[in-house]
Amino acid sequence: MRATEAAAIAAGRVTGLALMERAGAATITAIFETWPARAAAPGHALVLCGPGNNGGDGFVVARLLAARGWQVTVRFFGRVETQPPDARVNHDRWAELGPVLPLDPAAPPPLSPAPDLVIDALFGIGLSRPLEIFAPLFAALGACGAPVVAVDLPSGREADARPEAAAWPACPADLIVTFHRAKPAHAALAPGAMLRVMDIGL
Ligand SMILES: NC(=O)C1=CN([C@@H]2O[C@H](COP(=O)(O)OP(=O)(O)OC[C@H]3O[C@@H](n4cnc5c(N)ncnc54)[C@H](O)[C@@H]3O)[C@@H](O)[C@H]2O)[C@@H](O)CC1
Ligand SMILES: [K+]
Repeated sequence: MRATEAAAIAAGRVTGLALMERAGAATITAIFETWPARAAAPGHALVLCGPGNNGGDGFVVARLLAARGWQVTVRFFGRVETQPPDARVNHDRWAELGPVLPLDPAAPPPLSPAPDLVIDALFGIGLSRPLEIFAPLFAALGACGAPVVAVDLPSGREADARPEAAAWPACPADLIVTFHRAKPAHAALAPGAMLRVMDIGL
């Protein structure tokens, strides 16, 4: 996936920022195709954004949900100073619309009343080690009853599905929206999660 994206960007066919916007838009499409009733009834969405480009996708999704009338709460685990450029641009675009609240994985945010939708844009294919500190947040999300949408991968899942990563703590997911091609991890994911592979023009 990285090689495909890099080749497309290097060939000048597309920019990373354009790919990120398409990923965010594709996530919205997948959500409202999965739950059509929600498309007509905006509610409250909790969007969790991580430090990298997966988080960047999340800032795009937040902005697009707000544009459709959703009440959106964005919580960010990361630092703007270390965000990759495309993610920073989308952080800033969201920040013009609403606050960016902090996320402490050890102290889950208020989840009652439960949001109508949770977007897991914490980590994607860049996860490199287990997310032990996120276990309390993942447990709280699993218990709150809200549908959880994983951007690209449920956070905590290792894209190449290395055997030792199977036991890593991972975010619950009702719908997984991935881009271009399914990754090895998607085949091994929690049963019951719906998977949508969306085209982002690669
Ligand atoms: N142009 C692009 O590269 C595109 C990337 N896309 C998105 O970008 C994602 C990949 O982005 P990145 O490569 O930035 O990676 P991620 O956003 O998956 O996360 C990487 C960040 O998390 C940190 N990290 C990794 N493991 C951690 C741990 N256990 N605890 C704390 N921090 C940890 C890394 O230091 C890095 O800062 C994809 O999954 C996809 O969602 C899409 O927007 C499509 C376009
Ligand atoms: K994710």
